[in-house]
Amino acid sequence: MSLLDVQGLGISFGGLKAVNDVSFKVSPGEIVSVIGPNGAGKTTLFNMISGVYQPGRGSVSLNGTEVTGIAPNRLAEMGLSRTFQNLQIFQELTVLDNVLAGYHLSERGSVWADLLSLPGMRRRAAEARQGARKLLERVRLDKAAEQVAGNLSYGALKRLEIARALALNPKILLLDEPAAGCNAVETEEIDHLIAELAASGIAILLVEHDMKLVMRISNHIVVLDHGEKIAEGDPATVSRDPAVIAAYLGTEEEEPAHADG
Ligand SMILES: Nc1ncnc2c1ncn2[C@@H]1O[C@H](COP(=O)(O)OP(=O)(O)OP(=O)(O)O)[C@@H](O)[C@H]1O
Repeated sequence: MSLLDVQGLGISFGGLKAVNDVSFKVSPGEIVSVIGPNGAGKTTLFNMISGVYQPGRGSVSLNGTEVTGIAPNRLAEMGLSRTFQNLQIFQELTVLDNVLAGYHLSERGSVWADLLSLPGMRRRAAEARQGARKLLERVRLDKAAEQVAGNLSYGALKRLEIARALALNPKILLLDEPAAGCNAVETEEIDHLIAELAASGIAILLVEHDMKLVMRISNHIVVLDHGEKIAEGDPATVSRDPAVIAAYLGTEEEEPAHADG
């Protein structure tokens, strides 16, 4: 059984079918990328899968349970976490506290309330701090734990955003342009991190404009154009697909790189 099963998903804004009848599946440990020219519907699709938008049509199932339109914090508790294109980092908090904020997204109160209340709560807060430090090790930010997040490089902030999304121990992670704005070295760090997360069994659903990154790390690629799925398959198949090449040639964007080139 697939971990994520998207069936016939669609939504319209006014008369515009932003996403129309899109279906695909993601298995544990698999890296699936959604690509397509600007305005193809990638972010809208992500927003429907992660509960930010209520789909107009179709269904989303997580581990066999239908979760269509369920609120993002509830989905996070059920094992689906996401990052956003625009960083959702608290710049003035420390790196560690930003990850702790991820633990408390789905709970009432805050870590500060926990620290000041009952012993059981205090123990829970201590466990959360320990967990947060482990996550920072995983994204190679453990040495920066006590730094103010605003002082981090852009690539480090992107990894911090991923650490935050990992706080609730997701089974599937949706990454919206994790390498956007990153230089070549930072992109490579993100590349390694995504591969490591997938190797640990987490399913990855990725929207990314960096075609070299997509072609390098994806097991499966879903291509959207004008809201429709026009192709899907492994990187080599997709990069040779005439419909995909035509969709990219019609735009200013980088063409899909050939997976074997
Ligand atoms: N909230 C909204 N209201 C109206 N139209 C919207 C809304 N969100 C997206 N759209 C439209 O839906 C279409 C798909 O947009 P979307 O942002 O999902 O594309 P995208 O593939 O993520 O593009 P990009 O690569 O530029 O991020 C576009 O025509 C966009 O203008």
